[in-house]
Amino acid sequence: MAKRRGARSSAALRTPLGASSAALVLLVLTVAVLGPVLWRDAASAIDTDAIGQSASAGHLAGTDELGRDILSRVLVATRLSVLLALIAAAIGTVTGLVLGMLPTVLPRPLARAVISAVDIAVAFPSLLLVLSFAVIFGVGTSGATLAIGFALAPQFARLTHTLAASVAGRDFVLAARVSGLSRIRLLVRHILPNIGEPLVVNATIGAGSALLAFSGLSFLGIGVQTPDYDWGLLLREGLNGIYLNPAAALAPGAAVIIAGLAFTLFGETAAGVIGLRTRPPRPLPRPVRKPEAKPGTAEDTLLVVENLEVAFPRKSGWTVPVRGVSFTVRPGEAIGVVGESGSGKTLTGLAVSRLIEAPGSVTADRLDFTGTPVLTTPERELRTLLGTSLAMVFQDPMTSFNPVRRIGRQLAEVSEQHQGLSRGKAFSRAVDRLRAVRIPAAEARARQYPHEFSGGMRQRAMIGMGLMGDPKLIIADEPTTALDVTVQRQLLRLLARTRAERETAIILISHDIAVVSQTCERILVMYAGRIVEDLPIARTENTPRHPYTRALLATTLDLETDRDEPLSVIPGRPPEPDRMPVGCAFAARCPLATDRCRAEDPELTEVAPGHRVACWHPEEAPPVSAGAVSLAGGTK
Ligand SMILES: Nc1ncnc2c1ncn2[C@@H]1O[C@H](COP(=O)(O)OP(=O)(O)OP(=O)(O)O)[C@@H](O)[C@H]1O
Repeated sequence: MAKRRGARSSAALRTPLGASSAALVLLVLTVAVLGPVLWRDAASAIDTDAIGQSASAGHLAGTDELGRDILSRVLVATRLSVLLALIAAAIGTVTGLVLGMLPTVLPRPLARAVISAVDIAVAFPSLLLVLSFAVIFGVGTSGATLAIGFALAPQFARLTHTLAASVAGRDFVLAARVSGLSRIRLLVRHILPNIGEPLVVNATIGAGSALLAFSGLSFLGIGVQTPDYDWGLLLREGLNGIYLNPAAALAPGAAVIIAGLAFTLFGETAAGVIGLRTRPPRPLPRPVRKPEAKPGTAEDTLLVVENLEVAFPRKSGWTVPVRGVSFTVRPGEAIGVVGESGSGKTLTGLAVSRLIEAPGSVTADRLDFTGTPVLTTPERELRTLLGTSLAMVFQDPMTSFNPVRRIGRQLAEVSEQHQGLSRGKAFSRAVDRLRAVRIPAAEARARQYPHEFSGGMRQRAMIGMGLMGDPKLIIADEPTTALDVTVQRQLLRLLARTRAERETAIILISHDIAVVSQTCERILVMYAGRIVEDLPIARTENTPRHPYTRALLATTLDLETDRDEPLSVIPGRPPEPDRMPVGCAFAARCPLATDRCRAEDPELTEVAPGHRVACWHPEEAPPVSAGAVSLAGGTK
């Protein structure tokens, strides 16, 4: 990644824009450093014989009312002008960073207040903001520096918040949250390092704006005060005699433009290199509904989910992609959740781990994990429970780990946090767990970054991360989708072995019913946000009853499938969550649908011990077509 970025940087610097902005920044910084050393004497030498002269060979930009060389003064003023701009940009950056990060760590109402305040400040014209702050902080260099710094802060805060919010939803942050990391640690270890680059780029652009704003304030007489001088002050002095000597105003004016352009273009070039949009999108609206939950009691079940709903606000109301899902998981049980894309599988897994973020809303009559009500337990308490007892493995092995931290350290973090292990001991445990998930040369691998791992190894390392605690449940969301078939099998075997050795329950989410049937004892079939069939597959007498389950099976390819026959597909598409039909959601695609199906939604009812189906015609389901995989494990 570093190599690719290096190549992109050198390519960017070879473009006319990149080369000229880098050359300009270098020039401005060199003059800022050397200017006062080389030209201070000439800039301060009063010559009463040369008062108010226009440009000549001896004085290229003429002289001022004391006969001092204006060009020398412009060159000397570079240091103060650039320095003040950089200080103001630093104040703006730090203040903006703090304001932008606050919503990530504050409780929701306070976070909303901060976001609203930042939004209002961003909407306020920045020049007016500078002038208002200048009035508050007073005339002079320090007042102007603070004024410009604070006026820059809202833009920076907005960018920081937007970037942090975009990273906060990534898999590795979700995994770190499940592992129980506190919000502050999440911020410092996982979010900030991943948004650092765009922030630095924006700070560079901010320096250019600060320079222009400073010159403006000094020009108006509320910035730098004599005997000090910056470009703005020189511009103001030069403007007084512009008809006699235009160069006196042009020289500082040109300096402001060149330096302002230098910083802004350099920032834009850097933004191009890392692919940053300098105009951030507006942040998402905040949640509008609170979840309700009833407390549950500990039983011989590990997870109890009753009437789970996940909803998101839309302009026209709420859309409910998960509707009344109920199931239980016993200790050590392996459950598969299958269904077409958009059926609500992932949201169900995220809701169980309390990872649905605002504005999403999760409600349930009961959602208990190891007897603890997930929705009502305070976050701090739940964090420890989930951090040690629940592990998540996500679909995309590329995004499962923080790209800027070594694998071993990411694993070790869990034990440092929850088991109070020292850095060294936690790292040894991480190496041990990597070994347990069959990572070769685990010690050396633990010191590597995620991009140095193959996809399959990353997924195994993710399971290893889950094993740092004592997981009672692993939720694996499409863990094999991005892997080739051989690696897929290895991973499924690893999950099965982990389960056998540690009695860990597994929820395996997949769109592939064949994958699930190899690993699980029970399958939950989801359609349009509901469970339509809960099918124990360990017992061969239980054949699928719901037409949707049977249709899913009929679309599964295996070695025995006749390749000359057209591939079986389920006609039509599932309904959108916000356009749910009356009656059974599958009716429009179901060969058995009757008027009753189109009018009434069937309940999930038990048709055999442990076998539940939500269908009005469960007995009439047609036989599975040729080529399907039997749920007992083999091929038909
Ligand atoms: N943050 C969100 N806001 C609004 N709707 C959402 C949000 N997240 C998911 N959805 C919707 O909820 C539905 C279910 O999503 P979910 O990701 O659970 O499906 P899935 O069954 O896991 O699908 P896939 O196999 O494609 O991952 C989808 O229609 C999706 O568009």
